Amino acid sequence: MRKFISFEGIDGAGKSSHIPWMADLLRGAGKSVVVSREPGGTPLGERLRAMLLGEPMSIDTELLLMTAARAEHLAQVIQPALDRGDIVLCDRFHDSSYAFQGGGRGISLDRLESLDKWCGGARPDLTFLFDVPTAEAQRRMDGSRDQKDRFETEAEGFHAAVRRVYLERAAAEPGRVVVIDSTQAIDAIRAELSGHVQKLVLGE
Ligand SMILES: Nc1ncnc2c1ncn2[C@@H]1O[C@H](COP(=O)(O)OP(=O)(O)O)[C@@H](O)[C@H]1O
Ligand SMILES: Cc1cn([C@H]2C[C@H](O)[C@@H](COP(=O)(O)OP(=O)(O)O)O2)c(=O)[nH]c1=O
Repeated sequence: MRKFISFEGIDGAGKSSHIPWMADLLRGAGKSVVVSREPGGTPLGERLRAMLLGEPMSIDTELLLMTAARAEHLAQVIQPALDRGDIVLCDRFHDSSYAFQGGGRGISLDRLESLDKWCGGARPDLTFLFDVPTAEAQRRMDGSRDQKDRFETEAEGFHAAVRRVYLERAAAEPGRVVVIDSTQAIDAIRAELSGHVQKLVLGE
């Protein structure tokens, strides 16, 4: 049974509303579920999140703070929850660093991998990648955000590079990453997610 599940995608892909929905689905099946997010998920991590989304900083500082928030999140929330036997639904995890700091910012794979190892190389058992073209994500953000953060205001080329890395990672790890066509209507996406949950989370 897959217990550590992450949700990924470019900004505006439409992943967020599916997370509380999936938590309800799993709780309805009698499971204990912890819902969390990155950057964030702990009091310190939420303070780091506010800095990361709001304050200008060098790209190395950005990666180091994302990693620091992840180390704290793993130690305080994710590992204890998995040790208790809970299911963890995490809004973004390590793939976000490869996609945003690697693809978007251009940080080398070597550097990303060494920091990843520093965090113990923790890996979700299952990742849902919500994929949409950047123009559609932009339209969705324009329609839903009063204020855009430091990542959401990046140029189209940044988001295109982030999307490219996500899709490369999904192609390299098909057993872990399930790509969801997020241009579909929300109900159709949920029907698809529900099938994956029955098979991969409740059925294994
Ligand atoms: N499948 C969909 N079709 C149309 N609009 C969607 C879809 N999924 C989400 N949206 C809308 O797009 C906007 C951004 O969605 P959100 O879940 O906040 O994206 P993300 O968390 O991936 O950045 C919201 O207004 C949301 O209602
Ligand atoms: C976890 C993580 C997030 N991010 C970025 C991606 C998002 O733009 C931002 C916050 O993610 P998110 O919670 O999806 O933003 P929102 O609530 O506005 O939908 O942090 C990274 O750049 N690297 C990372 O490792």
